[in-house]
Amino acid sequence: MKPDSTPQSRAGETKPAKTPMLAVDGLAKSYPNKKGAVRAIEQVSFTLHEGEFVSIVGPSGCGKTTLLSCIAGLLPPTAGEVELGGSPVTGPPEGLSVVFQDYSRSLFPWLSVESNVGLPLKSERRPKAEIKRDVATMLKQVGLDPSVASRYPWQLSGGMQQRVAIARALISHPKVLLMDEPFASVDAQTRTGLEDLLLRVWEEYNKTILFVTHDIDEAVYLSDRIVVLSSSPSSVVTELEVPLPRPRDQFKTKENPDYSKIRAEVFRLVMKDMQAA
Ligand SMILES: Nc1ncnc2c1ncn2[C@@H]1O[C@H](COP(=O)(O)OP(=O)(O)OP(=O)(O)O)[C@@H](O)[C@H]1O
Repeated sequence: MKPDSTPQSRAGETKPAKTPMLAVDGLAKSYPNKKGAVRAIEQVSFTLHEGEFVSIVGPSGCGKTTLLSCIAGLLPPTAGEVELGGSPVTGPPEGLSVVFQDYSRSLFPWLSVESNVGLPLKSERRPKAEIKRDVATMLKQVGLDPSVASRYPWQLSGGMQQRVAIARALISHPKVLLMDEPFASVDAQTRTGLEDLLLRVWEEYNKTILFVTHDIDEAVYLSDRIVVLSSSPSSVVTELEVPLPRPRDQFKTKENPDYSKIRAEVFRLVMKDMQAA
């Protein structure tokens, strides 16, 4: 992947070229069934640049999870290509971590929090003392008390389990984080705390994040850009920039009149497509 051509700002000065990090090109996926095939997604193309936070929204059942699974190399696409840092994705790639909505898919219930978070480093055969140290640092980063290390996932609240899942996703320092509705199963108050935690680690570690959500408010609050998908078989309806100032703040950002305008526009696009389907 070559850097995009260097854009000119309105004032005429030259901005640095953006480096493509994740490129999705003409992705399609059909599932075989008795009648032939269910077309889940078709012709989905978009690019994430280094350090961007991009959300995907779309009508229920439009193929968001299918898309993310293909991007993560967990599901072979029927057509199209995914490139991570310039290399084609043909299976689960290094440099990419996934956080699911369902913590039981991210965390092993029979392993302690410390073992769960340290697992990616163990598979790299790193020394035990180093793993212990890195796990402790990462737990602190996601706002968990060190005493949590010896506990098991099922002994923690949903919000704490998602913090553990985020710690585990970050510990191997992936270039890209894919998140499939990670906060959909927690209560509203926990959710806002997790959103702010995610924004903090995204900024601190300069990650590139692709975030799938049903929640338009959440997408607008978090993202630099929103990719709106059509109903299944989904394609990209449009991509909307979210030029709200950062750092974001649950009160100030949501009181900004531009927040309401962008939110209404995304809602209109999703509803329009649902009515047309
Ligand atoms: N394993 C499968 N076999 C057959 N069809 C499938 C399979 N997985 C998904 N589908 C179909 O593909 C389409 C997209 O499903 P997918 O779960 O990717 O959408 P989604 O947008 O993530 O859904 P939701 O809004 O419920 O989270 C749906 O029509 C679904 O029924």
